Amino acid sequence: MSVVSVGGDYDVVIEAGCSARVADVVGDGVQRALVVHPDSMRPLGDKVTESLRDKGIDAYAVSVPDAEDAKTAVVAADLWALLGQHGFTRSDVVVGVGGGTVTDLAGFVAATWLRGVPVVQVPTTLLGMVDAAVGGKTGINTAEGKNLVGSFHPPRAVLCDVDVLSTLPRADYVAGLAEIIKAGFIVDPVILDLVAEDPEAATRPDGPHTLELIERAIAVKAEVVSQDLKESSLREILNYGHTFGHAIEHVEHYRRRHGEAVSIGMVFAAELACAAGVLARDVVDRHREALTSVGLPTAYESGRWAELETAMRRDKKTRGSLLRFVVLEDIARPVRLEGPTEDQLTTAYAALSH
Ligand SMILES: NC(=O)c1ccc[n+]([C@@H]2O[C@H](COP(=O)([O-])OP(=O)(O)OC[C@H]3O[C@@H](n4cnc5c(N)ncnc54)[C@H](O)[C@@H]3O)[C@@H](O)[C@H]2O)c1
Ligand SMILES: O=C(O)C(=O)C[C@@H](O)[C@H](O)[C@H](O)COP(=O)(O)O
Ligand SMILES: [Zn+2]
Repeated sequence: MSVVSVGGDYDVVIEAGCSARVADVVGDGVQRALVVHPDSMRPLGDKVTESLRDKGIDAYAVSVPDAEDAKTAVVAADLWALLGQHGFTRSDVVVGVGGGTVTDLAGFVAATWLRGVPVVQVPTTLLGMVDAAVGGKTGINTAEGKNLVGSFHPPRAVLCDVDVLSTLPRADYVAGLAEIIKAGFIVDPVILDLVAEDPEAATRPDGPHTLELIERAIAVKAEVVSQDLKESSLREILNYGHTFGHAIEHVEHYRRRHGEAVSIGMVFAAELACAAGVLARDVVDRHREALTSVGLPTAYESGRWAELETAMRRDKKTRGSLLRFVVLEDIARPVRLEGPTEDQLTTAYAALSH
């Protein structure tokens, strides 16, 4: 077992089988629990619910639509209705059992019910474990864009039961590697070395470095969010690749995985930094090598610039009419690039073309 403390406020437990211990981490005085899961994780959702009932807690399991279809105001309202009908108070708890979409939704519902009740996160995807369930960013999408409504609401605990990764489809596992590789580029280059050592092994939950990769990515996230929970400055580095990545997700109506979009977004950010004279070409190449080595996409179709740029303007980092990007000066040296020229932007976009 390993445990990463997030600024001394809560723990992220990484251990095979730890999802059986939810009742031990929900806290004292809990009488009711709402266990939120997608249909794909119904067996685990039911198991967690039973384990809470065994400890005398009135636990209710609720299945939500899969993937981004979970992150809507309609689904959130359905969950608020359940909490109301079952008389949830501020000493009760919401439990998210699923990928990043479910932990984002469960966290948001917990953040907003009675202006905030505790949430325990049980991420079941690689991406959920290394990123989404940690750090307290919660949210849902609106018709206008990704994660436009949300709140900062740190969890009471995060349980990463690495056993459950064995059922995760390979493409979803690989999508999670994008956020791990992101952590490598922005803070911890050892991650990049571990992936480069045996990229095929990195794509398997039973790979020799899987636990170390998970632990290192969580440690990066924990360190950053414990210094800047509300993203007033440092936390923006976790958004590396996301300005363009979220725009891709939006224009494709969420049919592409988040991790895949972030992968392309990181190459865009690297090309942009290169076009702006901030980043050397060999580091841009290193992005393509690392990401393609594990099967992540790095190219994007041409002819969609106008709609992508419109979507990027809704990014939370935008200030007034100024687009702002996280870029690298070098590996592990993230900086802000404010107001890149149209020429730099379109040069970066052209470099992504098939
Ligand atoms: N809050 C944050 O800080 C943060 C960070 C990163 C990403 N995110 C969000 O996370 C979301 C992406 O998360 P994701 O990649 O986990 O996608 P996801 O939640 O859609 O899960 C991917 C797929 O895997 C299935 N699944 C989940 N666990 C499984 C398992 N163990 N076995 C079999 N199938 C399983 C799900 O049903 C789904 O179809 C995006 O909405 C993104 O915006 C949030
Ligand atoms: O935790 C953060 O901060 C991140 O930016 C992590 C990202 O991987 C994640 O996708 C996050 O949800 C993006 O947030 P947003 O504020 O750009 O919507
Ligand atoms: Zn992300």
